[in-house]
Amino acid sequence: MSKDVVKVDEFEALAKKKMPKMAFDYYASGAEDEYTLQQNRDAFSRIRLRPRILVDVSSVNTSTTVLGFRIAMPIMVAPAALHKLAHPEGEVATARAVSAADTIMILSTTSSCSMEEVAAAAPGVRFFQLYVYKDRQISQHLVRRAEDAGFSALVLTVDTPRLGRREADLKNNFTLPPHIANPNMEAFVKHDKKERNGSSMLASWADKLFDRSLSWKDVKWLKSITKLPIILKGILNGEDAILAVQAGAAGIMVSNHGARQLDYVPPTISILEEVVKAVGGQVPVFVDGGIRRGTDVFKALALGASGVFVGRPSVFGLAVDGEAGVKKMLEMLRDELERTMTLMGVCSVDQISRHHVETEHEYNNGCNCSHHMHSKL
Ligand SMILES: Cc1cc2nc3c(=O)[nH]c(=O)nc-3n(C[C@H](O)[C@H](O)[C@H](O)COP(=O)(O)O)c2cc1C
Ligand SMILES: CC(C)CC(=O)C(=O)O
Repeated sequence: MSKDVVKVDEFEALAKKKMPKMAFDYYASGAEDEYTLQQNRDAFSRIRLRPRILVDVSSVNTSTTVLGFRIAMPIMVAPAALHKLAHPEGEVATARAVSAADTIMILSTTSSCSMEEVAAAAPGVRFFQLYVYKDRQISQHLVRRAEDAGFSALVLTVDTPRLGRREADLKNNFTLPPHIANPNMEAFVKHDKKERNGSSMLASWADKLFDRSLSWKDVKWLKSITKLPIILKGILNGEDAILAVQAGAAGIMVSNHGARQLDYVPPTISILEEVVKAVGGQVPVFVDGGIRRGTDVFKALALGASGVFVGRPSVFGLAVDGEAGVKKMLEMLRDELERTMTLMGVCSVDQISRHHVETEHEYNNGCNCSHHMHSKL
């Protein structure tokens, strides 16, 4: 149970005790050497905070607006496949918890509850994450269903022409338990164990279905078939961010897919500012990867993010205590953010600025940038 949990990170160890090894490893692991997985966390610890004092912080408000939707905090839930591996209620339980926390959930194409079930689970704003399939009619059909089910935006994942090499899944011979399915795709996906070619079941599934030819012109195609705003998830540099804006993206998610795709890409927090500068305020920039603390959220916002997403904490919270676990995880992050803001001397999310953080380069070398006054002794 999550009653005694005092920080988000603890959910992982508790989930490990509760979950079958194959499922836990699928959630927890990253690609290859897991260099980026470690860096996603470490990079946050290299950023320091610069609090301001004697600010009246008797009233601190964590609420914000994302794509026009008012939510209680700039902390949202990233898409993760197959929540039923964590808990029998799957994404329905997650959706209820996210609704209670008054924030936004992105539902994965590869969810284990159908999008209609999730839409009916609880009120609230939800986005739908899209993998584009070789058969475009399948994708078009998914988009229609997402629109009809009341999803408010599409999140196009652009870092997965095929799956990264997750060696834990290979060792475990990852296979979907027979009682878990992917109902968004029911008509199209056959879980055929014979077709695995030595990879995990999910890798061969992605090989078979995902469209590796996906390119910028397809963002235009997606825009032509829907009126929903489109966020591009998986952007890792300023050049691609500029192209994303030119292609008509309504938002950008700086993401390395929780270090599950290409190993040795930079930790997301270290490139957020490059992307924010390239975008120049034309569209909101979001970030995910390794966010486990209210201070991490604060740092991301100080470096220009309009909001953050958490992946593993949601599924680990769900594994430990179902809906209550996810709710507790989100509450802890919100409380930590509020406390951080209070101790930093800011009363609202829009007061969080670049002056409030310093990077390793800045505190080691001093800097002559306009946002810091310090000199190096
Ligand atoms: C178990 C698991 C499944 C995931 N499934 C998807 C998915 O279906 N679609 C997607 O775009 N990203 C997926 N992701 C990536 C997350 O959306 C997110 O980018 C990542 O988990 C953020 O890093 P964090 O786990 O350190 O918070 C998945 C991540 C995990 C851990
Ligand atoms: C089924 C997979 C494509 C889901 C995914 O994106 C992941 O495991 O990271």
